[in-house]
Amino acid sequence: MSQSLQLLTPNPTFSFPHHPSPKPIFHSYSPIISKSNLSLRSQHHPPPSHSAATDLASIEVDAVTETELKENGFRSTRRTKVVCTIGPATCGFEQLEALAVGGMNVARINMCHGTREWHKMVIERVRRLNHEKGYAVAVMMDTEGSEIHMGDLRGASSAKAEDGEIWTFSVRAFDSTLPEHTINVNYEGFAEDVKVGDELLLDGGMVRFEVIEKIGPDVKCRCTDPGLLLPRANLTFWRNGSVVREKNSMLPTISSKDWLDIDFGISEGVDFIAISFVKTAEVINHLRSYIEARSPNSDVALIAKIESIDSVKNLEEIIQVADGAMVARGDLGAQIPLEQVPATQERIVQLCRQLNKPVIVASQLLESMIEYPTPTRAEVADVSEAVRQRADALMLSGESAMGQFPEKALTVLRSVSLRIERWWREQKQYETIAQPSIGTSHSENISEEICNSAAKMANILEVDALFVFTKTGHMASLLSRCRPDCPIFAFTTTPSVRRRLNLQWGLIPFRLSFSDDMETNLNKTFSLLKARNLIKSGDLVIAVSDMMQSIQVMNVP
Ligand SMILES: Nc1ncnc2c1ncn2[C@@H]1O[C@H](COP(=O)(O)OP(=O)(O)O)[C@@H](O)[C@H]1O
Ligand SMILES: C=C(OP(=O)(O)O)C(=O)O
Ligand SMILES: [K+]
Ligand SMILES: [Mg+2]
Repeated sequence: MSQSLQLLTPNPTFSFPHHPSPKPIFHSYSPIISKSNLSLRSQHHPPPSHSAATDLASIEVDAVTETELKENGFRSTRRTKVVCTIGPATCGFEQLEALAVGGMNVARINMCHGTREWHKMVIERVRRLNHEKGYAVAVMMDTEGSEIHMGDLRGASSAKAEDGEIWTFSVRAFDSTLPEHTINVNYEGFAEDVKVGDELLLDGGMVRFEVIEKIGPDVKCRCTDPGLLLPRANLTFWRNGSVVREKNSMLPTISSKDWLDIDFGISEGVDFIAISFVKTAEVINHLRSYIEARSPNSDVALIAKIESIDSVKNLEEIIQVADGAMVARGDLGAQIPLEQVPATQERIVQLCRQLNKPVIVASQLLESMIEYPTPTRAEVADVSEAVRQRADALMLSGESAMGQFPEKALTVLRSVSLRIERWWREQKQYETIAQPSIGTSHSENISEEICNSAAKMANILEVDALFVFTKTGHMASLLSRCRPDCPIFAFTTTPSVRRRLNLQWGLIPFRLSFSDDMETNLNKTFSLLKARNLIKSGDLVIAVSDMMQSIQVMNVP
């Protein structure tokens, strides 16, 4: 038995095309909702017309989600997603599988490090894992970007800079061995541009030096804040309390190496490209046109990394055109005063939510776990705050790429997220902040209102799950944006959409072939999910879809 609110449209079977193409516009609003076709009605579902057994293979959900749902029920599934950077500590097939088992939603490869062959191998392993074990782990490629950074350490994994030591930063080309206390800089004009008295910040300020002397291509510096230097760490220089950025702003956001990496990413079919050091919306538009021209059928989402002063200044226009954003606090903390990072994070998270773009909070979440098996209390508080802000996803960097405890770090993110999410539900802290309307056509506005209402009803009626049948993922993200109290089962026909939805808050993406007929879809879904013990008779569900603009409330038969 179900109750449904149907908003009948002139074309009830349209589906949303993929962003950013324009959505169909309905010319008149008034005939869409009238007294006669805005109805709350009860209906009796016929028994499922086909045997569940024959269709069992046609619903795809990963083993971890399945176990989580069976063991703990809908309420306790994790809503906050996790991105893990893959590196030497986690690139083996078993290690990747352990991360997937631990709840990794997206595997990130950072093009700053490793060779293309290495990245190709990682992508293939993730794909194999998905294929063989039913996961939907998405792959994110993160560009190097053309900011200034130090060279590698000729094989050494790190070097320690002690207080007061004199180090040489040089643009010279050295052969295989670097002289002691010497660091290569990738930017030709470096020796000319720095001045005696400038402060050099490495790795987002983790290690600091003061420039004391310039000798041709060599710059002698004294270490003022000791620490561990990591290969290819980023480098900024500061003068009179602010970052010197004229030079950086002349470098292209996407370097020639980045373009080759992007070609590589497209041909490997990565799900997300994260663009480092975005400064303007234009660079995202440019990249999008490039990808569309080069590979019209590719389904790759563009994530703008907010990590420079310019990106903070142009935040809204950048997020408008991107498919998502990353609060890349590592570099951000080297470009704006550290004490401004928390407020900037909160602003980015809120803005992304308003504009319906997934947002990732990244860098140093559990930094101490690179070396130690337990996090600091302060790190746990930082993770909690990101979860409390309802960011879509948290990201591990060094903790999973080269740390000693990648799986433990993932466990901490998972348990802290679950705890904060539960606390927040127990407090009945529903998200009451009304989100602004973002639709640009009647049909978009209707979809938005349907999702807002469905989420609100789900909270008030305390339903067990929201179901959304979506071809492009758009309706699923509109529901996720409401941050409802129950999980959202997102059914989609395309594997790439399923992987993409894996980055978004509260969505449990399933792959399922379905038709434009909601009645049939619901019956099929219920019988498939019941056969796998993922739902049971009596569970209360609200279903929406982007084929038919309706809200249906029903108990699972
Ligand atoms: N593909 C890789 N190969 C080797 N080391 C890597 C790789 N990816 C990441 N790392 C290591 O993990 C650290 C943290 O990763 P990440 O935060 O992505 O990079 P970065 O520190 O350059 O911003 C890096 O500094 C590097 O030491
Ligand atoms: C995520 C970041 O970028 P990357 O690790 O590529 O420097 C960051 O700077 O925080
Ligand atoms: K990068
Ligand atoms: Mg960065």
